[in-house]
Amino acid sequence: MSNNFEFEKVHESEALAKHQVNPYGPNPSDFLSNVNNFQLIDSTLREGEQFANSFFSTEKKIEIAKALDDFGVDYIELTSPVASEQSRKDCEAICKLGLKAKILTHIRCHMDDAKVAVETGVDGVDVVIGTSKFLRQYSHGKDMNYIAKSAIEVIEFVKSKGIEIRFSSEDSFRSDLVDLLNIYKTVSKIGVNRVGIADTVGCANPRQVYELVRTLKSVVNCDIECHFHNDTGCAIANAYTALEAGARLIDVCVLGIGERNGIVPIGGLMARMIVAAPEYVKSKYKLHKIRDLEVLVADAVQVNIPFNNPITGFCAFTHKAGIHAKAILANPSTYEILDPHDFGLKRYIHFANRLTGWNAIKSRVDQLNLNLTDPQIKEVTAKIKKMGDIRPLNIDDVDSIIKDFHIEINTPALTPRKTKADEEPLDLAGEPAAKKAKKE
Ligand SMILES: CC(=O)SCCNC(=O)CCNC(=O)[C@H](O)C(C)(C)COP(=O)(O)OP(=O)(O)OC[C@H]1O[C@@H](n2cnc3c(N)ncnc32)[C@H](O)[C@@H]1OP(=O)(O)O
Ligand SMILES: O=C(O)CCC(=O)C(=O)O
Ligand SMILES: [Zn+2]
Repeated sequence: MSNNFEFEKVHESEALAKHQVNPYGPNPSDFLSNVNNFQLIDSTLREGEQFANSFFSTEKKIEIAKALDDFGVDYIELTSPVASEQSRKDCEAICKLGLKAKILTHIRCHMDDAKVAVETGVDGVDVVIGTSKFLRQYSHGKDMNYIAKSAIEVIEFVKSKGIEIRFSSEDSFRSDLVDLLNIYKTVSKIGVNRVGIADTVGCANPRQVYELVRTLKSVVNCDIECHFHNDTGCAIANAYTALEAGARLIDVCVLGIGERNGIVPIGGLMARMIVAAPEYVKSKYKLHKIRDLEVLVADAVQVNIPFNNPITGFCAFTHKAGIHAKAILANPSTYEILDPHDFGLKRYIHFANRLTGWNAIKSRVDQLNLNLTDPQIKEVTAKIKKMGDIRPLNIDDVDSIIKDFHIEINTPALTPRKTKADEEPLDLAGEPAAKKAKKE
């Protein structure tokens, strides 16, 4: 049973965004920033397929691809066509859907993979190869010269097919900076559409991201894409900082699913970006579809939407403590940076508990269309708190207490209670304020 009531009131964030300089937006003097001009590469059907629970049938992949396209992502990245025969067929099937989003596939830096990829019908190929000492030793075993040579061969081949090409270094943040800049300079000269950096193990912090992106920006003349894992909880912050430093594209997944605990979640990033760039975000993405998108993917991989998820967590727009409820009722922006209506959602006041206050109860009394004076509302609030001290309450408990109280005060025969003390205002503990003051 519920213990909330819906509460509708116009949010002020929109008005503020229009009339004031946005304090959460890019610094106007920051010429590198792409906070107002970023793109999303959704990798739910590539990185997300690497999530422990994932198995996407062809039909499910198509359903997810269509939903992502409808939401407005710029690119959809698909699993390598060399991963399996069905992966290749699914890639071809999604390419044939004629979506607005560009379709990419993700391959190793190897001609065998590239030859298969260019035949699938994709708009672009994302090539990756590890550059850190870990990956050079324990994954592919190749040195930087070999990496540069094979990168040039693959890039030129993909370009010759008229297909977009992105080159990325895996584990960029544990790679040697000189090695990195050299390889990026090389691929930029040949003319890639994008270069990517990847925090493959989730080790980077925002300051390191800012430094690396800014440095990289000075050596390449193409867009920069970033891929952040969330092992240490920095994925969204790193993505935001990357945009501030001049990166243009962020890899995201629905609910952030991916290897281990995944990457930047699309919903969480949207929460961050709508605060920083409200007009851009609202005009580009169908934010009211986030919930459906998350439900679709959560069902497909059999997980719940986390309770504390930005935007769609079950209590993301629920206010409980009396002090919060009072201010929210007066102006939601007092305790909300996001407006639930931007996402097709509603806010709630959780008033069926002992932390409630008379302002929240007054609002409920109004919703129930009952007439009580402020002192009476304070009195019934005290009763609710008393009950809330004994056990958890639900909305019906509170409504019954309010309705019984209302009947009681409107049926004097039932209640010989009209003494002087009864008419005095009560404090929140339910005692007449004057009497209590005397005792003290
Ligand atoms: C950080 C990331 O998420 S990167 C993307 C990860 N995505 C995937 O792995 C896609 C799914 N993977 C697969 O289906 C398989 O791993 C395949 C088809 C790609 C390769 O399968 P297999 O040939 O059986 O090799 P296996 O997976 O055991 O090992 C990886 C091979 O790729 C090589 N390799 C790894 N990374 C790269 C790279 N970026 N570029 C070129 N070769 C690479 C390794 O040297 C190794 O080759 P070897 O064992 O033949 O010397
Ligand atoms: O291709 C990329 O940029 C990223 C690959 C990847 O998933 C990772 O490094 O975590
Ligand atoms: Zn990854």
